[in-house]
Amino acid sequence: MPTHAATAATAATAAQHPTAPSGAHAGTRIGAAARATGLSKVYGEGDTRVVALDSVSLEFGRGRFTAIMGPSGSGKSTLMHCMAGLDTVSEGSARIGDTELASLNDRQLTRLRRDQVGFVFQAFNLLPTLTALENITLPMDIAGRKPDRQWLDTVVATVGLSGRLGHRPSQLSGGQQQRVAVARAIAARPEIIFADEPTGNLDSRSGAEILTFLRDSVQELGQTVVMVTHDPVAASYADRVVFLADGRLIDEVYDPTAEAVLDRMRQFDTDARTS
Ligand SMILES: Nc1ncnc2c1ncn2[C@@H]1O[C@H](COP(=O)(O)OP(=O)(O)OP(=O)(O)O)[C@@H](O)[C@H]1O
Repeated sequence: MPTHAATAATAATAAQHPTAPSGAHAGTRIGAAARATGLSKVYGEGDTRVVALDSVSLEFGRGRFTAIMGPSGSGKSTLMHCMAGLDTVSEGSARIGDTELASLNDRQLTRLRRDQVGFVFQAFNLLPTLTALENITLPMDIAGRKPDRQWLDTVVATVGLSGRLGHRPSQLSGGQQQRVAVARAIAARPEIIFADEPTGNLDSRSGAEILTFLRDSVQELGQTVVMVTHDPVAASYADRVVFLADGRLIDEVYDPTAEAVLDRMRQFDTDARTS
């Protein structure tokens, strides 16, 4: 099985070179923002047993933009949920910074998700009765933290929302609503942002804007972003693309172009059909 032979080698390489190679970005920080080691996730048992993740080891470099790709059911969302502390792991380890998620109780996990993790989902998940600004600062308000005004101004300017802060979600386009969601994720300065198909509900122009903002947040603000996507064009905004198949890490591409990602996906299809 050539695919799985490649898996072990690739996983080892990925673990050893979390931030390699690529040019230096202005905001690049050293080390891993999150790390999976021998991470397995099994759902159900007996006839309904599904191995969603099968001993995945990889690092998400700090100040980097990583895309996770793979066919439907390959384990992308499961990996993201385990790494974000939204789901438990069956075996192995998931860390945010130096924190082993399995070592935390429910309260500690809730606090870690609130303080260290930002989320951007396909559905924008904004509160309709709040203004854009109130939505952006809501997580900090809940945490009892005072937003850093200067940082907030920087984030709002980066995502191009300066003229829209008093608007409610219903008064904003889909692209603008997703910008609010991105600003909300960045504003709290989390250790890592997980974005699950953030452009799935957007037209291609609004999608390109969101991807540009995510990339700017990495390059200019030093943010760490991990994004699940099916779209090779979306993946090309990342510094690195990792590919999952059958719950395993099978390959990765640094400094991807959409063509290179598409080629790789075609190759996996061919391998799967001929193996
Ligand atoms: N809560 C669950 N209970 C049982 N099986 C699950 C659960 N969540 C995911 N799975 C299974 O785990 C496997 C991986 O699912 P996952 O959602 O991570 O894949 P994915 O790559 O994100 O797929 P998609 O691209 O379609 O969203 C699939 O076989 C799925 O059916």
